[in-house]
Amino acid sequence: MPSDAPIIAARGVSKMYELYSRPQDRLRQMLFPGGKPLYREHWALRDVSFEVGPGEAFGIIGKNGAGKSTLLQVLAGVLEPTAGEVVLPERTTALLELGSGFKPEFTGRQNVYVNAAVLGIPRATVSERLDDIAAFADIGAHFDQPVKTYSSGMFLRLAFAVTTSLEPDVLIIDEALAVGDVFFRQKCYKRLEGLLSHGTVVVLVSHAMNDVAQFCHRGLLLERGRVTYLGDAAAAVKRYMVGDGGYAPADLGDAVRGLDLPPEAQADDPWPVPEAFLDLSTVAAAENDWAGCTHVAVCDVSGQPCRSFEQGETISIFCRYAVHHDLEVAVAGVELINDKRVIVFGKNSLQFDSDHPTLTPAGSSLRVRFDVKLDLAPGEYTFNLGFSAMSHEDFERRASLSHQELESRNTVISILTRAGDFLVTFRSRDTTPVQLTHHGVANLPGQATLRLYGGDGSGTEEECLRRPKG
Ligand SMILES: Nc1ncnc2c1ncn2[C@@H]1O[C@H](COP(=O)(O)OP(=O)(O)OP(=O)(O)O)[C@@H](O)[C@H]1O
Repeated sequence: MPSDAPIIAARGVSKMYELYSRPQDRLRQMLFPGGKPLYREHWALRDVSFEVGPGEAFGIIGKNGAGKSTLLQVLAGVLEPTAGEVVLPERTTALLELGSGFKPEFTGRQNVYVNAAVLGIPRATVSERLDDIAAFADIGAHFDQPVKTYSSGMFLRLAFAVTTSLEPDVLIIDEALAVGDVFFRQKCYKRLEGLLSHGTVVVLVSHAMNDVAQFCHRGLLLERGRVTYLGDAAAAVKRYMVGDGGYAPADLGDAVRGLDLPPEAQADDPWPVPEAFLDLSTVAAAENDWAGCTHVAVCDVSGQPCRSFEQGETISIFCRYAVHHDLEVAVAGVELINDKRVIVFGKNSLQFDSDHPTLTPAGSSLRVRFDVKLDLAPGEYTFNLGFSAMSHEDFERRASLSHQELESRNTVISILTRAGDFLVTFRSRDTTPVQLTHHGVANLPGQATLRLYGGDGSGTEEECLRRPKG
């Protein structure tokens, strides 16, 4: 099979549920199938098509009731679509309901063999991999106890270890990883990366948006059963967030009309030369109709176009938004992402404690400048830009609101995913105290204290106790 041939192909998949207002109507419909429909049609999926290639991590996201579980069940072969078809390889496994394939009376070890047999994996192959499975699950003596005694975390560990050790062609994961603790989740994602590199397709449904944006290559956004976005996973996540939030602009009437804003043509703040602005035509923008990003430029602190910075230098990102709707307080944010798709820094104008205009009328334009000291590991970075709005009242009491409250009162208006890129290089000019300022993704404030004492060098008794044994 050529490497770019799709492994999964969903073509025009639709799923209709028959909703009956009375249980007896369902029975009557079964008895007289040709009669007048006694049900209301409810389309959980409408004309969903996509393809996934080998080694691809594919995220499916959407709000509650969007159709994610229905789509996964169709992919896993548990549900028959009303229309359309799904083509999948035989060795497809699904972690839909954790450990649902497990026999409660059997031990973990016995269940490994049962699971493998269901997948058609020879007993000898399982025996070879048993140590690996037990080591990954890391549930100690519980491996030889009946699984009915397991906690949900142990179920997940064993189910994940079995499923991934058997190297399926397609692995479908539905929220399963949400159960695990952070160390186990890291371990799981590492193992999934390994499977991807061998060509396994991973389909992931999760409400953990950071996981989808970081782990998945592409994402599919479902809204009321229909595909509203199919493409870059981070862009799918951003699109999902737009329009979300509790801020609905009030009628600001005379308050905004009475504003006397200086014309943009007479702006006296530093603004880059026209050549500095990036081509945004290919940038994935998710925006509602309240405002739109029109300009983005990457510059050095003097406002000159620049894409390469030495570690520790400051980047200046300029952007401009055209406001189409009367808004109260506009909030702008930036995120820097490394080549591993990790957000290494993200901060909005509230967190920067910037001065915010209290009213943002339709027809105005908002210029934003972010200055960020690049205390980052050398490498390539991209950045996302976001714009949201909140009420003046919430803005005034922002310090007394919890992070969740603040987030839920802020409506996302515009997100540009990978709006631009830049490079962080090793320092060549100021190399004190040493050339590389730090290891790891970010430089954190801190200090190291070294003190030397006389003695035999064997350490105090207390220190010895703290040393790892063996
Ligand atoms: N067995 C069923 N009978 C009738 N309607 C159903 C059935 N299962 C799901 N639905 C409906 O189909 C739609 C899609 O449901 P689904 O569970 O696939 O959504 P979801 O995106 O997975 O939601 P969540 O994030 O809440 O799990 C919803 O409107 C739901 O009420």
